[in-house]
Amino acid sequence: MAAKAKNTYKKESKSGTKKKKASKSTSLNGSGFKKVLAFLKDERLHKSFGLLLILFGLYTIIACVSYLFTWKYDASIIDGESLGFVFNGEESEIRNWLGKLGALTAHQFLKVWFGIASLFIPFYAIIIGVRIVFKLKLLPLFKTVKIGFVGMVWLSITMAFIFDAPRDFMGGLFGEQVISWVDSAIGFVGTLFFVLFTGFLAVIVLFNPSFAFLQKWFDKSESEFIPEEEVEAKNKIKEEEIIEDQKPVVVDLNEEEEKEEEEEKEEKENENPLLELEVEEEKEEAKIEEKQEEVKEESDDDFEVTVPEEEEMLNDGELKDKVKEFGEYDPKLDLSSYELPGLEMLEDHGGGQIQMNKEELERNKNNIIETLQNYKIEISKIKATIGPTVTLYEIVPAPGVRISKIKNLEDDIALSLAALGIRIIAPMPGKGTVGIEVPNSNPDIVSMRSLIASDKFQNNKMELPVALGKTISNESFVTDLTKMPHLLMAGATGQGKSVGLNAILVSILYKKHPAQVKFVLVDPKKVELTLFNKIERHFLAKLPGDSDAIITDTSKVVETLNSLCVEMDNRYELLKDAMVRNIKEYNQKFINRKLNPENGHRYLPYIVLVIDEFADLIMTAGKEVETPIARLAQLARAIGIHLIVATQRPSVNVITGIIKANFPSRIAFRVTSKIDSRTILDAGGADQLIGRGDMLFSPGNELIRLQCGFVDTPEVDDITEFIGSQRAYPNAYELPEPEMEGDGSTKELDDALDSLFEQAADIVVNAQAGSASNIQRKLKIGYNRAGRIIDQMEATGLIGPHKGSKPREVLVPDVLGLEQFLNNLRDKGLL
Ligand SMILES: Nc1ncnc2c1ncn2[C@@H]1O[C@H](COP(=O)(O)OP(=O)(O)OP(=O)(O)O)[C@@H](O)[C@H]1O
Repeated sequence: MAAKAKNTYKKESKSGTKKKKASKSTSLNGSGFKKVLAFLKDERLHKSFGLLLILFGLYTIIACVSYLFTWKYDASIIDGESLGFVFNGEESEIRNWLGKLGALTAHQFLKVWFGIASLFIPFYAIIIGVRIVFKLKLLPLFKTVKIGFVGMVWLSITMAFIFDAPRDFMGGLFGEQVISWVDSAIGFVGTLFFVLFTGFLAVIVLFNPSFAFLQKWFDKSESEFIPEEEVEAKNKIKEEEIIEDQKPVVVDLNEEEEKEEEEEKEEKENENPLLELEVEEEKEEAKIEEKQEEVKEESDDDFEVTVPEEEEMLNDGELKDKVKEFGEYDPKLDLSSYELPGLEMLEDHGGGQIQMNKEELERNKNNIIETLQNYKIEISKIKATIGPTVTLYEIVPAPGVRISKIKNLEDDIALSLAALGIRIIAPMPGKGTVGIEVPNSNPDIVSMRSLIASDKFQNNKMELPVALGKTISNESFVTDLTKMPHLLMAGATGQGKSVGLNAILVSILYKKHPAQVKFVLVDPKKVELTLFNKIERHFLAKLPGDSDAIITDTSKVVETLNSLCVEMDNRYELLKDAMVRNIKEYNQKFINRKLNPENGHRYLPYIVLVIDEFADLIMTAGKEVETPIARLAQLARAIGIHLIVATQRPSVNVITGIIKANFPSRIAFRVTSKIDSRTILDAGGADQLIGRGDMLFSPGNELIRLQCGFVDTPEVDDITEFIGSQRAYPNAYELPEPEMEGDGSTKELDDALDSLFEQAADIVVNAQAGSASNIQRKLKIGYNRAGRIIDQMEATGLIGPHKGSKPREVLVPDVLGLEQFLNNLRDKGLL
């Protein structure tokens, strides 16, 4: 019977109309409890409580400050009094600015408790109050309590040590008692040491400071080892500036009761899973210990049982000692003082808070339900998730409704909502619902600042983290460029491509040291990426002998791409030589000093090639750019070259099959037609976007709608200015010379030798390395000419053939030999 009744109740509560009857049948106790729960959850109660805390904090602080001036008059009157004294209605000579209550409160805090250190309590009350009322996180709560509490105890003791009576309100009764107790035990000097020691202990426990600088003082001879903290690029973003993602605002548009149940469920789910894990680990450890003890107890004298001890692990300090012993290579050492840009260079464009317009939500919901009902489609549930630019309405159709029927109503729903860019996702992957995305009437701008400050961006272990934007549930979306591994971006003009490119570049600049990544920037429009010129000697790579680091000329693009192909081949040679599979392993090996720089090994920075206006390039250079791009895209992921290619026109003659096949990650901003959307994403949808940074990201197999982070030109200007003003490398990162036709085989000498041949030969023999870039630098000539001279040297037999990453072998050992060699050439009439 009971089960049956329960069943009926369940059904009725779902059907909504009969819910009142059902609630009557539930026990009084249950509803009473719910009321109390609802009261406790009421936001007004929270706000009132918060306000009370702020008031208490301010009142106490003012009372205490006043006490510092008026204690002479008040202390004797108030001493030993209780609350009754405050409300006895009699006149008194109290001078505290806040009257008797103020004097009593201050007396309690300052004299009886911890002295002026007690002020931490009202201060903390204000922080909590502000957090509750204004939702403002002034300081991290837990950390502040920890530091505040320890600080309060220590300050109370120290103040009591410094100030004797009658100013004993500086340390409070607590401090006074501790000091008199310690003093009686170990005397004055002992107490002084006690105070200093406890202060030192508190600093160590709370902040765990590094004493590496001491080590450096004492240990100058071992200058090779510099602890990691010191050479890390300094991140200026403080812990308290990092913001956790706002929880997605999900509104269940069904009845309220269901909402409450779900909230409770969510709360349970949200309980920290890590905590559970830790508890489980502790339990397991305890079990193992128990077992070991049991075995020991059970064993008698002649039967010895040995339980093998766990293998000893090195702790952090010991590991560092090991590194110290061998000396780790640090790629950042050249620019060890480099500082990452700070958050203040980025602006807050939007409010950062989603504005939920209840009327709009309700109106849209009703319109959706009505439109569907007009076509005889019943739905059993509807809920909304509010994102920065669009709101996702998820509906669960009644059983028997065909999904394709809803999909076909896209235009009708758009009409009924009178909104552009409705996108229907039927079904939502992995959710069993149908999604209808409706643009918000007041879209919010997602500032790059909020993305950079997000916990997801700051605390990740990605190689090249890129904060692209915010998802429909308002979560920051951060992804790793090395995992993409190449990115194709398309979108009609003015829809946010350039901003998107800047967002990607800025993300990397906010996380990486100049030693770790280099950019090759191709900008046929000549205006979009010019700001990055300022960071040429920090972050840009260019062809040897080129004056501009940002490539705007198509012919130069071909050379650069070919040069990158050479760099790729060189890097593969290095990887092969080091017997590793990718750049990460290679660099790790190099850092651990397992690779010899004399064999051509070096720390390899990631290279990010950015091409804006790809269509323009394909139109002018065609196959010449397509082939190296396809080659790089196919092969370059393992050696750390990643491509980002942006285009306005995603037509098939620009994004050819071969390019498309090698760019699994794609971003589509708004495009003008469904065909364009198909070309870029292999699916429709990009034509339904609303522009201004609204985009679809496809990392390969799914489509994620994002609102791209917005970073304005002045912000990029500030960031590049900040980086550019820091100490830099002498030159931009030099790419290898592009391969000349016929390179690698013995050359025929068809021209007369270059007029600079003798000087170049001198340089090569002196350096005992046949490198064109060296000749170029020393003789100040272009790479074409230097390349030609190298060819001539090979043809005349001065140097050996091309050997991948290693410099060519010089076949003449010294200056004397060179003199002879040149004489020979003169005899042959070549010089
Ligand atoms: N993420 C964004 N959030 C808000 N507004 C944006 C966003 N991205 C772009 N916009 C707006 O759109 C304008 C055009 O953007 P952008 O210059 O990036 O377009 P584009 O696609 O590069 O155009 P073109 O191809 O002509 O260079 C910007 O000036 C800005 O006002």
